[in-house]
Amino acid sequence: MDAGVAGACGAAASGSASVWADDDAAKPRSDSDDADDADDDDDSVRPRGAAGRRPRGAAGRRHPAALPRRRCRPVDPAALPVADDPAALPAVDPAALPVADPAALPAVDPAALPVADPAALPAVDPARAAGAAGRRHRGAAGRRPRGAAGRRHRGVAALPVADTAALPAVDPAALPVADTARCRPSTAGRRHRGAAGRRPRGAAGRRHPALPAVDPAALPVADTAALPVRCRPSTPRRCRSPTAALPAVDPAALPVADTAALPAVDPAALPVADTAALPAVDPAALPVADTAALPAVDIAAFVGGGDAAAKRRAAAAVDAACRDCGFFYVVGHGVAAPATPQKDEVSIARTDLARGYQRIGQNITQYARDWHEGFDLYAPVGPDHTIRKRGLRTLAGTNPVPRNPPDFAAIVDDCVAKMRRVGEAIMHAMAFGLGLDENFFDSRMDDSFWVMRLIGYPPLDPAADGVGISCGEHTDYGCLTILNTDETTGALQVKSKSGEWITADPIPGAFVINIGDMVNIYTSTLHRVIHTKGNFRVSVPFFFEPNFDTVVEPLPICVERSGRPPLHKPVMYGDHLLRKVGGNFDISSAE
Ligand SMILES: O=C(O)CCC(=O)C(=O)O
Ligand SMILES: [Fe+2]
Repeated sequence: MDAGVAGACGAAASGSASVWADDDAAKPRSDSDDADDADDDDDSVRPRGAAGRRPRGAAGRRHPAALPRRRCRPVDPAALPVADDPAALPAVDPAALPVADPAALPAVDPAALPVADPAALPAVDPARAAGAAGRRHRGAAGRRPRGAAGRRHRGVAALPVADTAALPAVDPAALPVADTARCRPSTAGRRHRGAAGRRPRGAAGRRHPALPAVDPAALPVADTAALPVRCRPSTPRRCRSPTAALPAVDPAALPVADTAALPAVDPAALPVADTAALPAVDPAALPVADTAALPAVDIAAFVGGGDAAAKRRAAAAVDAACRDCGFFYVVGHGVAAPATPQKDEVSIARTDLARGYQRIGQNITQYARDWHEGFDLYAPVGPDHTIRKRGLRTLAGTNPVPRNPPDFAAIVDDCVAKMRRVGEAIMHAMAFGLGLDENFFDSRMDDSFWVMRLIGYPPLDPAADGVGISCGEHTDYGCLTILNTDETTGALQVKSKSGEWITADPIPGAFVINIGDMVNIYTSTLHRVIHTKGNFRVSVPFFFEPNFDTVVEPLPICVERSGRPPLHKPVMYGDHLLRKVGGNFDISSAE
């Protein structure tokens, strides 16, 4: 046997999505849509030409003006005309070729050539020069020798170059030096590394071959310890905090929990309170108001085709009952004698994680075991159903059928058909009351993923073992619950808006109706069962639900009337149900 309940004594009030969307407004964006969008965005910011690390793009961006432009089209040697037979070409006598007579060239007086006056050159700040050169050379000589250096030198060769040998020797010590103490730590670090550290060869070698060699060690180096620390609190990553001031930590000396010494944890004992240990509840002492507080509504106009006036009256009554409490009786539902299946011996293997028999204590509400047993039936699932297509194991089985009574399946079918008709009639009244077409909800519930529970409550015996509650307080998480119970009174209790518990005792010929989380324009009302009378109470809630695939979201008309943005996000009913079912029973005790 297995555990599993859905739609019945279930999760706590959730206040999930409410009402129902128009078809066109209902389709939610899928994850994959989002993923596609993200990809698109990504592409738009990541230039494809950059090819990851972007050596070329970076160089191009940084020195666009310095880069030579290639004006000549590259020549494909293979495309040049080639003589068919080189041997057939006439032999050439090099001695016979005309040679230029150097004596005939005009003499050039070097003294007349313009020479730059070094004194007129602007003073150079070596700290900046070295920094700039360092950075540039890191690029040229370091990580990008071929691309950057190749391109840059091709261009430089065409530029006039001063004869550095003619420049006066520069005594670096005499040059003005930037006061590095004023540098910010981050930039100072970079600059000084470039100037004094790893790049002397690039700087001295390629650029200024005629300059005297500079002993990097002799260059003034800022005392970084004296640099002001200006890290902003919001960027602690940048801080070079004075870690030396922290006491050294010997990891081996850190206290380590001795896991072997930890007490073993029995998972089965974890989230579920031991109901036997709960304090005894004396229901007689609980403040419970009179059943008369719950309204009764006649829905005959929506069952037998009443006239417009009768429908208006019934719809207004349903609307008021839903607003005031969320719990009410319905009469005039057209179901003559609701069948209450008898309790019988059940020996049933579960076919999934939800359908079938559930022992006392296997259903969990509010982390406590409920004191009842149940038999759960769900809408059948055909081969094309979303549950099968999505491989949802929890609900993919078929309803088990007990041997007794022999006509069990037929009784269930009859009951389901009747309950669905009652559910549809109430939803028609509800739509009408909201000012919608009375069939507004039809397409969202014509394949209702209904649930029916057959529940047996042994009496709680506070005096004997202090067992707490028959079914913990909860809201139902679907659309409408149509409750058919035996004659036991005082068991089902409903929390009113003012916070008091009201008994919802059975009234002959009436069903108790309550609305679930999916009809959240109204109140999905908290209720519970505390059964202490001596009998074995039987109740059969029928949970009339939307189609599994129905996307439930605030009705535009309700959003409009509220004058606020919608409070709920769209949710597919089936997903909501699965979440609830998953948290609703004690798998550890399943058989
Ligand atoms: O047994 C009852 O009267 C109510 C049961 C119930 O609330 C439920 O199964 O959700
Ligand atoms: Fe319930």
